Amino acid sequence: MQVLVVYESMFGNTEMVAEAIADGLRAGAEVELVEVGAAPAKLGSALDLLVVGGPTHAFGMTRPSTRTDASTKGPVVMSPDIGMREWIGALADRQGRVTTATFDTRMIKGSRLPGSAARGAARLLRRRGFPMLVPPESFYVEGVLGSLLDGETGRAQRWGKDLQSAVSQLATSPGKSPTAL
Ligand SMILES: Cc1cc2nc3c(=O)[nH]c(=O)nc-3n(C[C@H](O)[C@H](O)[C@H](O)COP(=O)(O)O)c2cc1C
Repeated sequence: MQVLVVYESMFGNTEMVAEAIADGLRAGAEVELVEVGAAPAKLGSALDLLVVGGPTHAFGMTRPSTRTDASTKGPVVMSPDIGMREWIGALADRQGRVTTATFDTRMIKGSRLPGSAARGAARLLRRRGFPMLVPPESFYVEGVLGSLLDGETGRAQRWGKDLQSAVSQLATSPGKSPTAL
């Protein structure tokens, strides 16, 4: 099973989540983990699962303006030039058997703010013909710069393991199709 995990991260929190997801997936898959600026423009024909994730900015996926705003709030460690919105936008429509899953990081301050980059990414991918294996998932940070709430990397690892099991089940039950969200 081949999996590509593409992540975007301003301050490093989504990167940590992506690494944990990749760890979970590695239980039964060959996993490539890449930052969105280095992600391939074309997906390999043997790819089984594409996992895409990034931070939630202004209730959705980042934009050039929100990334510029982020750079005024703290040291940006990566992804200043391209985000998952631009990367997905430049992808060719789905080919082959690849299915997808999306995740994001979001803030939790008393109550959960609405809006999710993962839901936005899922909508964009669906428009390009990519089916979703599971609903979009969010992982939580304490504030704009982080850090991740206790237990979130463990939850991300388990989510990765569950994704791997779900793809395996698809392969053994060809009649079962991924969810159309
Ligand atoms: C410009 C900007 C806008 C943001 N808007 C939201 C938002 O609408 N909802 C939310 O939950 N978090 C919001 N956040 C917090 C980010 O989700 C948080 O910085 C991110 O999860 C950290 O991940 P990273 O270290 O990978 O960039 C915003 C952060 C920035 C810098």
